[in-house]
Amino acid sequence: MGELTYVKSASQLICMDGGLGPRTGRGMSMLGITANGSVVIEDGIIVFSGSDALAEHYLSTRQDEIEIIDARGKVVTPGLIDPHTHAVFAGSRENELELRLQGAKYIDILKQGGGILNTARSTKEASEEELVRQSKVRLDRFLLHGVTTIEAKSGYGLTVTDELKQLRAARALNCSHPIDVISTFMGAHAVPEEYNNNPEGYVDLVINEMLPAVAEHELAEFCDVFCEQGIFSIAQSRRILDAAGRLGFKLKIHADEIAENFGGAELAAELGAVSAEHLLKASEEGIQALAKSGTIAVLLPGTALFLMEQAAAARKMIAAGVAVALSTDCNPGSSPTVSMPLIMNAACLTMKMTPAEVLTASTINAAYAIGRENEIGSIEIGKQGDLVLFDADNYRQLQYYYGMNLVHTVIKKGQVVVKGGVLVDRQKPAH
Ligand SMILES: N=CN[C@@H](CCC(=O)O)C(=O)O
Ligand SMILES: [Zn+2]
Repeated sequence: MGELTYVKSASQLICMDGGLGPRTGRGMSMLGITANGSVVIEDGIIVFSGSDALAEHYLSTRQDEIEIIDARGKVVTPGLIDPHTHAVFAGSRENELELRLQGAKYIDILKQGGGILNTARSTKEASEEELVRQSKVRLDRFLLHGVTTIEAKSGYGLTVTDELKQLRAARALNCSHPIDVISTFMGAHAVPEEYNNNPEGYVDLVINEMLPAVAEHELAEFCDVFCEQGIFSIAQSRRILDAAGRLGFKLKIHADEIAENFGGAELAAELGAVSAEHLLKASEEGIQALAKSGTIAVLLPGTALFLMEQAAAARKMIAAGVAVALSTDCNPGSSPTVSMPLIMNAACLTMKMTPAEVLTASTINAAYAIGRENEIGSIEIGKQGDLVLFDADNYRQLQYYYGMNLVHTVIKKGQVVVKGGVLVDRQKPAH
């Protein structure tokens, strides 16, 4: 006999089913809504989803012990997925906000040894245990905002030893915390100061030492590069990502965040990257190329807001047939937040995405962006029982009320991990 969790009588059950592949165009608005809906989870896996009446019939055939969760007056969605974070780091950089308010540019702060290099120093100084401790606080807060899976990048180590330490910390969190953490190696996040006169030497280090070590210890699934004017050129990014591809890593690119017409989106399409991320300054050609290659655009409207920049052209991308996903970009410099609900608000208000598109971008398309489309991102039989119950009558209210955390209950693999907006102390549910 299994362990059953029965979520019943949701005002709206948002299943996100309908269609194969990342959702594009009008497909981004197909939510698969059931009024008065129920979900049954057995041993962490969804075994039923549909109307209350059909659920009662389904359960009448079962003799198991059932934990009933009343979802009356709630909207139930798949667990939110954050496909682009730098959530494993030590320290903070609130001083940079004030510098930027006085006119300093994000990239100039980095050039002067601050920014990413500042966090690299504090991350290096922290022990692995301390890194896990500080990052766990962040993961707890993600959970309170309805996020049940995140991607997390390295890139605050910038030496072989420290990159491995950061990735081991991510793995420790994945093993101990209810949130699933998907790791990305991003040694090419910034050129450390000791390589200022020899950036090519740092690229060699990434290719010849870091990538093989990460592969050997199976510490990451993806490889990402900060492909940007003055950081890693198109040629350097191509070299690193080619080498990563040969070692079996799936590819992501920080593309077209700051400089116009840099060609990051085009490179992502050329290399068949799973995703191109940021894209504030992506060119028309770059957008068309992403549509053609099926590369997912991971958009980060919180970063645009926090850097006081124009957000990405989401409407143009959706019209061109690009699959769009959303993310917090959680990091200490350009987006110190864990709030996917806030990012979802920002996507509506600054990129004119509709509430339905926003939900698709934060669930099923986000699952595709981290290669987890068969496990999570929709409420379908056979998928993981990851759900969020929002205090809302209908899904449109999730974007209408903004800056409010409407998350009431979070269920991870069938276990209640947040109840009444408060964390429930749980061990990691079994895989
Ligand atoms: N742009 C590069 N990386 C991060 C910022 C990291 C940091 O500032 O610490 C981003 O995606 O915004
Ligand atoms: Zn980033």
